[in-house]
Amino acid sequence: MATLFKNIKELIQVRTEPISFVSGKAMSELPTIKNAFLIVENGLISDFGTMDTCPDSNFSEVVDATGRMILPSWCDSHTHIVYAGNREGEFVGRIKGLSYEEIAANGGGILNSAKTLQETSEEELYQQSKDRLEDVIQLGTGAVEIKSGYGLTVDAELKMLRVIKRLKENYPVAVKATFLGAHAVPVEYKGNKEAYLKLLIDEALPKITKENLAEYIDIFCETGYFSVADTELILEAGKTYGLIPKIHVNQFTAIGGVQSGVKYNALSVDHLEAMRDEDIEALKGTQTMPVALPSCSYFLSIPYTPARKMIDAGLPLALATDYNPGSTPSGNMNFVVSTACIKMKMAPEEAINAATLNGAYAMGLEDKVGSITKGKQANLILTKPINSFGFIPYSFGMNQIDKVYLKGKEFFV
Ligand SMILES: N=CN[C@@H](CCC(=O)O)C(=O)O
Ligand SMILES: [Zn+2]
Repeated sequence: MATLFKNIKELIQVRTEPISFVSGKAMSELPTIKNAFLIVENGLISDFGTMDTCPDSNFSEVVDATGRMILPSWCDSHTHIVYAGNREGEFVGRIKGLSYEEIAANGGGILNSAKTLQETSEEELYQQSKDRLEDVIQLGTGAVEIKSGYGLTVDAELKMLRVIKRLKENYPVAVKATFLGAHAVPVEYKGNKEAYLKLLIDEALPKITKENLAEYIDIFCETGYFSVADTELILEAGKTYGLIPKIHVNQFTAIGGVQSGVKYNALSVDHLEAMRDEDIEALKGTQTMPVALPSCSYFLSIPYTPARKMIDAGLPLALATDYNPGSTPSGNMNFVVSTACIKMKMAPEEAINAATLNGAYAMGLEDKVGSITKGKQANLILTKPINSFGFIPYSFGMNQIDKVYLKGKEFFV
């Protein structure tokens, strides 16, 4: 049961030796093989090389990729794909002059999505979420992290996490689940944030771990949401249940959450639109992956994560969508890669590394996906005929994907 992809114009992100992530100058190196072949066996990459060394065996399927390129599927390490309804009304409100913060302060924002989700059945939530997952797979995503955080009650948070589990069971895409109960303080706990945090720690966490519903724990560390002390309380509690931290931090203000992430050995710190020099310093030499979410900056018209400054300081960087109903109603990693190049001045090589290898690391999947490496899952993007990989970000808003493969099989809806 082997599939041969032959005559590949360029095989992109080839890592013969396994590598966890790339940082600093190494982010601008994107190893490729021109005029290549790739063999997939039992859903895994088993061999690759130049066409003159292509084995002459019997293959169950042969795909002729003449003129087209193959790269590993996008690794989207930060999403909120499981949500109910939409917030189109708030979008129009912002067009007419309201700010994201003003909308949230008036009961909109995360609380608006939480109300809708609480009133939506688990089955209906699954149906809405699976459509989004299918959409993003067709846009080239082959691994995705999904957060809870629009439930804001123990039952509704569990409902979200069960939907994530069901998606993971029903789709060949790699899925990681994150508990983000501390996304906002629910209306019923207004002025009593401590009691809500206690509910998450004493009631939600034991249930989540008993049902094995999450691997990561997250919190929105931000002025007006949760403080650095709240963050450390939640991360500490998560740690006792074996949950690894991934934090929403420095989206609007820098209040020291990056340092807490480093202190608690967070796998990633995400958003980082407001970065001080000391935040960049804190991340140097750590195992914590900074994650930028350029579609969020685009949609909210807020600053972009200072990628150039961070990479030039030697840091790694991952790129993700942040797909959610409020700040980023889009799960298109192709747009993310383009926007990173256009607005954050990342070179195509850097953006592709950030959206594949480094994204895989940011969800603990670096030994399974994110590069063309023997033994990794054959989650692949086969492009349309293009002349160079830089054409993918260059042709922003367009779709250069011909087919997507998950575990070596073409994905159809
Ligand atoms: N910033 C916090 N949470 C989400 C957006 C939440 C919302 O507006 O629904 C984010 O990552 O952008
Ligand atoms: Zn987010």
